[in-house]
Amino acid sequence: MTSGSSSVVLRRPSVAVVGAGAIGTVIADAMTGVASVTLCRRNTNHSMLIDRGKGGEQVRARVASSPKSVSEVDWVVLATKAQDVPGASDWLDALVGPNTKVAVLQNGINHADRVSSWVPATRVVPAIVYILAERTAPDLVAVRQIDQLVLPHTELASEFAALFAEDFPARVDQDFDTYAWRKLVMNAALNSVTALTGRPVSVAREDAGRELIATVLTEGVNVARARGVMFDEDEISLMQRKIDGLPPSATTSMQLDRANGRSLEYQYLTGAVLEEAETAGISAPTTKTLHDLISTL
Ligand SMILES: NC(=O)C1=CN([C@@H]2O[C@H](COP(=O)(O)OP(=O)(O)OC[C@H]3O[C@@H](n4cnc5c(N)ncnc54)[C@H](OP(=O)(O)O)[C@@H]3O)[C@@H](O)[C@H]2O)C=CC1
Ligand SMILES: CC(C)(CO)C(=O)C(=O)O
Repeated sequence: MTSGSSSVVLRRPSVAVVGAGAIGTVIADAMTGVASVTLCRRNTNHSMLIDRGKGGEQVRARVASSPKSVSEVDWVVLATKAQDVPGASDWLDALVGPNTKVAVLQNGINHADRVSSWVPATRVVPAIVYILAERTAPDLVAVRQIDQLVLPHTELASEFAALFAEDFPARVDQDFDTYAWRKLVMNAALNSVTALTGRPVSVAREDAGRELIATVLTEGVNVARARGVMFDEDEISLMQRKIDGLPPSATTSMQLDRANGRSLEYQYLTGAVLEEAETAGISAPTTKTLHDLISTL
């Protein structure tokens, strides 16, 4: 910011979104009204399209395809899959300076641990993403539902939320940990079953799929409670209603990764539940079976 005697010029915050996939593309586009946004992708094509139901439109952010072409920014938004963070280290090395803050938009819990080589936890904002989006072609992302981006109730998270246009549903919540665990348990169940069966969300509407998912949800909720998460008594019904609210044709991110031969995020979903179960000294046998099966894919 520079100030003169009669005018104040505000610099737009600089934001680099690392990972030009489904979530990264939606988020980069949603921040361009307020911030100066660069979408960082490893693919060298500079055209990235977003389809909000009316056909592909060019994403409004600048697109960069080499870490050599970027420098330190105010905010990094990390939107790769969790297991791809080490692979994105050249981007993070180039973008993170002594004052850079990092928002981690990924499924799972313990987001700050994933970027601890670059920033202390005090400069990290974890985000729980309730957005349904899908990369339908290498340069095209289709947006199906933008529900909300839930952030912890901190000053830094409020600063991050302010980078979005007013009508974008990014909000802080006192119960962030409950939201994070709810999404973790749902993803551990739904992403695993869709990835293993190769079926979209409709698999959760059928008796066998529904029962399997209910078992994994129950195990996950037990683990969460054993770890001190304050779920309400009817938490499992709430999770089931949320899954029922997804369009039957919707895919999950892990199902798409399996279909496209990419690495799977399972260590951060079923793996995270199992790690927490071990710490709590309880078992989650069906979660373990799904986890072991996925590890063989
Ligand atoms: N999709 C969804 O509806 C939802 C996803 N999530 C979560 O959001 C996170 C992001 O998922 P999603 O957007 O679906 O994933 P995508 O696979 O669509 O996007 C991830 C992007 O990261 C890029 N990437 C991977 N490694 C690197 C690297 N080394 N350098 C640069 N870019 C890299 C990939 O590049 P490339 O294109 O070259 O492969 C890809 O574009 C995950 O944690 C997921 O679980 C949460 C809620 C909903
Ligand atoms: C909620 C769901 C299942 C779809 O957005 C998701 O988080 C994912 O695909 O990873």
